[in-house]
Amino acid sequence: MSGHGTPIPMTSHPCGPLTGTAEVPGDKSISHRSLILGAMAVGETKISGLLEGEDVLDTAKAMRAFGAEVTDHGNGEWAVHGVGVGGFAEPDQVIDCGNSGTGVRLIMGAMATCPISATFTGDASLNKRPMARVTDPLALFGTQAVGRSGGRLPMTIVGAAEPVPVRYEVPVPSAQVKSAVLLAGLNAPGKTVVIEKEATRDHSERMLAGFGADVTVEDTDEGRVITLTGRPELKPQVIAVPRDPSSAAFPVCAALITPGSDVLVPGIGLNPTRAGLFTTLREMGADLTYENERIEGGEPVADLRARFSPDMKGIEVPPERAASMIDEYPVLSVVAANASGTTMMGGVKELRVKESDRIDAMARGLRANGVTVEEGDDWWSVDGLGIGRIPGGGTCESFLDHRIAMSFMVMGMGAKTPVSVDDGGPIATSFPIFEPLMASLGARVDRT
Ligand SMILES: O=C(O)C1=C[C@@H](OP(=O)(O)O)[C@@H](O)[C@H](O)C1
Ligand SMILES: C=C(OP(=O)(O)O)C(=O)O
Repeated sequence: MSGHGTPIPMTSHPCGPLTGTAEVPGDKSISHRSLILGAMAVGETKISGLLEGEDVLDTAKAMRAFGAEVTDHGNGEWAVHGVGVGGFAEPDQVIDCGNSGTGVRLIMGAMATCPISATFTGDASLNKRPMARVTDPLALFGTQAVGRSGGRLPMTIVGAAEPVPVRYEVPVPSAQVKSAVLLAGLNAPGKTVVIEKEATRDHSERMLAGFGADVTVEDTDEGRVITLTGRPELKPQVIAVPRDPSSAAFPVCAALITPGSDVLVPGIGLNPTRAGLFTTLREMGADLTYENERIEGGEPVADLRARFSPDMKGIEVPPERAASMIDEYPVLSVVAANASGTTMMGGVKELRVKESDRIDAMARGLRANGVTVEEGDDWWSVDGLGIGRIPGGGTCESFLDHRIAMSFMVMGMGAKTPVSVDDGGPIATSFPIFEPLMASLGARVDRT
């Protein structure tokens, strides 16, 4: 959906203290999975706190097209009446996943072992992203895929009529690839095994177990070995989606760099496979505390309290932490520019195949606002100028990427002069209340 509209230029002005409570929306990864697994269960799954951003709404629409009944009861309360594993109907329209890599890749996996075909497309950003990383392992089940050159969307997937279970070692650190294979494995008789060398977010494993699938996870010398027994009857669930740590990153980082700030971000999912940014910020010297730590719906949750942190220092971010903070590097680079010394971020090649090439997009915008950035194929570094010392005054391209747009809006809050983006429209894919929420804390973000 994003990328089809008129660009929405935005400007973020240097501002005074950010204070108050930031109730960020539900977790995007868990929201997609709630709808997809709900559609594959028998009976009605009830979801509260669903992220109502464009990416997830596109997945809801897709689940309807595959035959599930998806009802919006208002206020983040949704119900999904599922058709059972293997029960997807053939859609009679092209499935448009908008801007969402997670949506398209997980849905391709979920339908890949059903005897149906479906054609997928997306916006100008999604149609550039690599899909072979998903269609290669799906071919092992007997699934066929025909897309544009380079394995790009639009693409038609012909589901395997007689799927066989697979054993697959994921060659890139990607929860989307892992999850696509597991979802396909649901309708393959026998045991599907997925091996990942580096742990990536494990929401699929946790939620599959919650829905009653037989799934085991073992840490071995080979890596994490996930074994799923196919053809279960998934039981409908009652799911309370925790708030998204990747969205929390924006008010948290804005508070750290804005003098006098003290912001509470309640109820944030702190699954260790997602919390790498907060560990990194604390290592840099951020005044960031976890309050009221608890378990909700099987996921660790806490209230985050972020206070202005004038003495943060650049660090070398351990490459092995990359998967646990992969979506947070853009906003981390903004904090790094407000720290003293250099921040080195390595092992981050995956950033080049997100909604944009995120190293390139951030490097351009940081440089346009007076920050020095160096980059290589799978690393980049940012030279910190110290708090309040970013000149600002530049206009950054967001390249249809919500995280790039929001990161530059955060940068403007702590810069000497305003920072603009050419298009803040994509923010609605993951954080539709970003502008009113940041305004309620005291930020000044205008549509220009
Ligand atoms: O599985 C998921 O929900 C996601 C996995 C990550 O992508 P990759 O699996 O491509 O790393 C992440 O960047 C994306 O925002 C959400
Ligand atoms: C990479 C992201 O999403 P997706 O891959 O689902 O488009 C993101 O939200 O930062």
